Amino acid sequence: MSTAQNAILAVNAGSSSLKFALYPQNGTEIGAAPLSGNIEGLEAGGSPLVKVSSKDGNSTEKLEAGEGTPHERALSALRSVLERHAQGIRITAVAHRIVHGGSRFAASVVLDDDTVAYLDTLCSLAPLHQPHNLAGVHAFRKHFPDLPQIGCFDTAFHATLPETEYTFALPKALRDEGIRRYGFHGLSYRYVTDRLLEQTPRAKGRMVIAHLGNGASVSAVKEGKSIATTMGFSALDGLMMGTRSGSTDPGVLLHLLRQGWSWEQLERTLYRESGLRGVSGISADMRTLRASEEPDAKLAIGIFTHRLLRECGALTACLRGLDVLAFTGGIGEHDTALRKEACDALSYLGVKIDDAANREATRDAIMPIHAKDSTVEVWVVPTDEGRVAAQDAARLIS
Ligand SMILES: Nc1ncnc2c1ncn2[C@@H]1O[C@H](COP(=O)(O)OP(=O)(O)O)[C@@H](O)[C@H]1O
Ligand SMILES: CC(=O)OP(=O)(O)O
Ligand SMILES: [Mg+2]
Repeated sequence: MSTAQNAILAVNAGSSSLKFALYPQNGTEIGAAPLSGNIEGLEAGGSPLVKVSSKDGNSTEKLEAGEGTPHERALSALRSVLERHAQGIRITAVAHRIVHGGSRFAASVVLDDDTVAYLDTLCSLAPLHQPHNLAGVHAFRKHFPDLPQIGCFDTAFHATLPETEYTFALPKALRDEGIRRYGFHGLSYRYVTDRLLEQTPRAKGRMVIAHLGNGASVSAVKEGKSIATTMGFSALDGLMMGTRSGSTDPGVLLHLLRQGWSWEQLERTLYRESGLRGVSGISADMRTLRASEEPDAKLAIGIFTHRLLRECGALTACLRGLDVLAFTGGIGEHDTALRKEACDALSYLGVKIDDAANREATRDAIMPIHAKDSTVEVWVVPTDEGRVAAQDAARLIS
């Protein structure tokens, strides 16, 4: 990078990690990030590591012990990374991924005391994310008081959901309190939608996009707009996830409450002790489960795949047909076996993949994997949520 290059710092502060990337900025234009990384192991009792990927290569080092909250210490570590790897760069704004924008934000905003206070009221709707996202915002506002801090919301992309999709069949009094479906992973869906629109004219039609990471959801995107999605009021709905249950009959929760379970117990079980981890009893990490011969590891993968297929069918029905199927997120981008099984099972929709292309598509590049005679295009798209956040920040400060 040349001297005095402007750049936007994109931050994704989660419960156990702080991901960052520095995007060169020229007015409203955003370049490829020459510096990115992850400070992981920030949970209580974790052993924090600072992983950096820069033009000088990759490095991993331990986070030094020190004063302050884990996010403040991670921020100090990030400052030292920036001092070492980003000399001559002027940071113009910090773009924060924030999962919940509630009913107030359908687009990214400049964060101030009032907006942060509102976002704070949404913490119980996304306990795994929102408090940590906001801890990141507080730490950055304290240490960089002169920089604009921008909030970029996972819910915003789903502002186009039709009323019949976002409304629960609940009494009006509850609906009036903002109890509705919001949808999440919106920065990722926007990124994937934009990339596919550049690649294929069929992306203007009916797309099912599966974001399969630690959190997982699937969305139906029609003419570039979200019309249905599997996550709802919270990031707990829909697919099975790493540690989250996904959709569970609310009758189960009522049963447990009657048995004397507290809301804290329920919250911990549903958000942290379920999903791949809960079913397998081994790990929340798909790679570990793939490598295991244990029957419960196979069951966990089986349920994950089954629920994905179920939702793909439901979303295709909402779209009245399918033109493009896309995979993204850590599992969607790398798990060849999952893509193969899912696509074979979706052959009734006209989906047919090219096995060689499917095996090739783990190289961190956007790639089509459908066979020539497939009536549905199938793509693997490495997501970049930070880039969408940085783009919005560039637009807001320009
Ligand atoms: N090669 C791989 N095969 C299967 N799963 C993978 C592979 N690489 C990463 N994953 C899975 O991706 C998931 C993490 O996804 P990611 O999108 O990175 O998470 P996050 O939501 O934290 O950003 C984990 O379950 C991990 O096992
Ligand atoms: C909204 C959500 O589930 O996010 P993540 O996949 O980062 O956990
Ligand atoms: Mg993710």
